[in-house]
Amino acid sequence: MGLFVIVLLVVIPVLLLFISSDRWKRGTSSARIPPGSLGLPVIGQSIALLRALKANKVEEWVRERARRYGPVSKMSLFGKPMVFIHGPAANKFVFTGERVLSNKQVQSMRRILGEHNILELRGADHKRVRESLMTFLRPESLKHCIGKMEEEVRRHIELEWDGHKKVTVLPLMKKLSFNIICDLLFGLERGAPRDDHLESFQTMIEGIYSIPVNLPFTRYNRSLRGSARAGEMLKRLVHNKRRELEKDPSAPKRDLITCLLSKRDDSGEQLLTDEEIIHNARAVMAAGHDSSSVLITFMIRQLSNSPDIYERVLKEQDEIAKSKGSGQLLTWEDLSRMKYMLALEDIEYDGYIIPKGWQVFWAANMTHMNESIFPEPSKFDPSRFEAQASIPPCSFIPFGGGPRICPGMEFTRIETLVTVHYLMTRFTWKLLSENSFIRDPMPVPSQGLVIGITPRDIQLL
Ligand code: HEM
Repeated sequence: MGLFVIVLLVVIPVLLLFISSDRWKRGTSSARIPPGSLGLPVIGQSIALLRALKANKVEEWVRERARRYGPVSKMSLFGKPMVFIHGPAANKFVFTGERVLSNKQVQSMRRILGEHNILELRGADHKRVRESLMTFLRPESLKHCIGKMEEEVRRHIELEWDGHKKVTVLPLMKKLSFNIICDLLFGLERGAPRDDHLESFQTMIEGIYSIPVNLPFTRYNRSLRGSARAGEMLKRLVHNKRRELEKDPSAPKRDLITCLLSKRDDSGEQLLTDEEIIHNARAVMAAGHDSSSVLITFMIRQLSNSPDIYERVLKEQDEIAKSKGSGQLLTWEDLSRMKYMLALEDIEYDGYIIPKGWQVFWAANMTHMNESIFPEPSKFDPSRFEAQASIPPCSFIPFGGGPRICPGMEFTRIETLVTVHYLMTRFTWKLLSENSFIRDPMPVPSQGLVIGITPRDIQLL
């Protein structure tokens, strides 16, 4: 979620901090303030946007603004003036503009995840934390985690799917992604201590985009309390992992926390402080929990709605299942065979001035829905990604790009492929709930996607 939510929510506001490169020129007298209107003072277009979000029409709302004012326009949201941009050039501007633009998270997120979380960091601190996370999240390290991921998926199916005729997919996928993160990233053993924290983390995540009013019974207040409980648990975990590491410094670093604790600077000091480790563990949970569970839930929905594609994916998955002996685990090579799855200064952009201190309202998903780049963009058609070379640069950007590209991309890929492999080879399903979806603020299927399931006869594979 997070940026993750916002990306899926269609927009990413970025606060302009300073300009120091020649690429994005400082304002010149020939450049103009973009067209559009700032609306009423303070309110601007906020109410219209909130209404569109509630009615699940935010995409139409953003498209209408683009149609009326063109690729660059101004507006005002929540008391802040903004420049709205979209399209591949805008994506490139955002991805390569790290020196002239700075991500600025909402206050609620900063308080809930902690001020040292990666989303708040810039420059050398961002690089240090990001490189540390990547030591564990890079493909070569994750290759060794496929077995553990698979164990979690098999166990989840045994407990929550086997013997049931009907399941609600979204809450189950949230539980699964929580367990996968706890196991692989936190190294937290299964059982009561882990289960107790599902609720803390979920409440924490729910308030990340809440109004920051800290009064009893507000969503923000509940979220802060969830974050504090999660922080206490992580503190104890860091303590225990450090003791394990001291006992056997050469043992393989099997989880992200141990991996972060073992990283040293040139003078032999721990590279990330305990506080940084805890804040970033919370950030990783917030980033990886809802995003992956919503992705897998939507895949199940899309596959139900597209029988032809379902058949092709199933054939591929059955072939992989057939090639494995009973009880044999999936490998990196198996996953590779699953092809079918899937301003402190004024700056000038496209002839317009983005004045110092304004925010950039970036609609990444407008590019994904652009018919001239992706014909019939709403159609579920994984084959459109087969010829990667034909996709123009900066056009397919679900995981962002540039120095802040999602570090959890490979983790998500493995989690999704392993889960979908097991669900497809073990069950057939049909939709029982409405086929629509709402935004909360992440897009989620109405009623959590209720499906009827029938076990497949795996002997016949
Ligand atoms: C469907 C799944 C996911 C999607 C669509 C997604 C999307 C994104 C996007 C678009 C960004 C970049 C935001 C920006 O440009 O500022 C991002 C950043 C990030 N993601 Fe993901 N993500 C997903 C899963 C995950 C997972 C599973 C993890 C953790 C294991 C994760 C961890 C992060 C972190 C820590 C950042 C911040 C990176 C930084 O600021 O340098 N994400 N994600």
